[in-house]
Amino acid sequence: MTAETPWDEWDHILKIDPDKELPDGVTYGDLCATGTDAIEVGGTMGITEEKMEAVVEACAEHDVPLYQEPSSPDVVIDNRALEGYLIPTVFNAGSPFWITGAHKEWVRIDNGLDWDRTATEAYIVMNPDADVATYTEADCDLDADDVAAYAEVAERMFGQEIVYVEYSGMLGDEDIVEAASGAVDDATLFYGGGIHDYDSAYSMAQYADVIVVGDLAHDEGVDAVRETVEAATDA
Ligand SMILES: CC(C)=CCC/C(C)=C/CC/C(C)=C/CC/C(C)=C/COP(=O)(O)OP(=O)(O)O
Ligand SMILES: O=P(O)(O)OC[C@@H](O)CO
Ligand SMILES: [Mg+2]
Repeated sequence: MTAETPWDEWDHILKIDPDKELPDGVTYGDLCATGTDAIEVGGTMGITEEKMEAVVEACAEHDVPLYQEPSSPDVVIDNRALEGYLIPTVFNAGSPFWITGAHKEWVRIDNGLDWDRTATEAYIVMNPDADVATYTEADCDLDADDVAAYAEVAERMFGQEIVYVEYSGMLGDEDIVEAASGAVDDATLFYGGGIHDYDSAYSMAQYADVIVVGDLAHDEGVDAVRETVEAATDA
């Protein structure tokens, strides 16, 4: 990456889903100006290169680092406005496709992959009702010690730069996030899912290095997102 591990300095990420609308009167520029440390562009369903490009272009002129988080190899875009690519691997996926298969395909079809701008995210998918759980056939029936063990394996055995406890669509269990936090050393712990106000943001930011806020931006807008930035900074 350009700076070595910029996420070491982050508290808050806003994840924008290119397949979802923004609330009336809200622009991508408004979302970039919420004080978030970075914008991650990604979603599970209905993602195309065109939708990805449109969001990246809309955010490009604003002063916030932009990352793409592709949900499959065919939606990776080549855009200089992107600081980099955060590439998921789902550690508790039911199919090896989401552990090494998609990655092998990406490297096979993409000539001249930009490794300097590519970083790894070890996902542990925890909400069985989320699209991402269905999509990857994830085994979400995990206790705190399972999650901690996955986090340690991700960092120590697979050299993952980021460990991502993903509750997409629901607020997670604090004890689980705390356990993951105790299991990683050098890796940066991301938490995402169900953050909707100051208190929910604070509760997860106590344990996670970085909290990720997604649907709130699409459902509520900028004031609600700003509250979560404030909590992430305070925690
Ligand atoms: C190797 C490459 C380039 C891609 C493969 C990457 C992998 C393993 C993707 C698996 C799925 C995944 C972790 C996608 C990341 C984005 C994500 C989790 C979005 C949030 O998903 P949901 O909230 O469930 O879905 P929607 O909000 O889109 O309904
Ligand atoms: O949309 P929410 O529930 O905020 O989840 C954020 C993010 O972790 C999704 O990948
Ligand atoms: Mg979502």
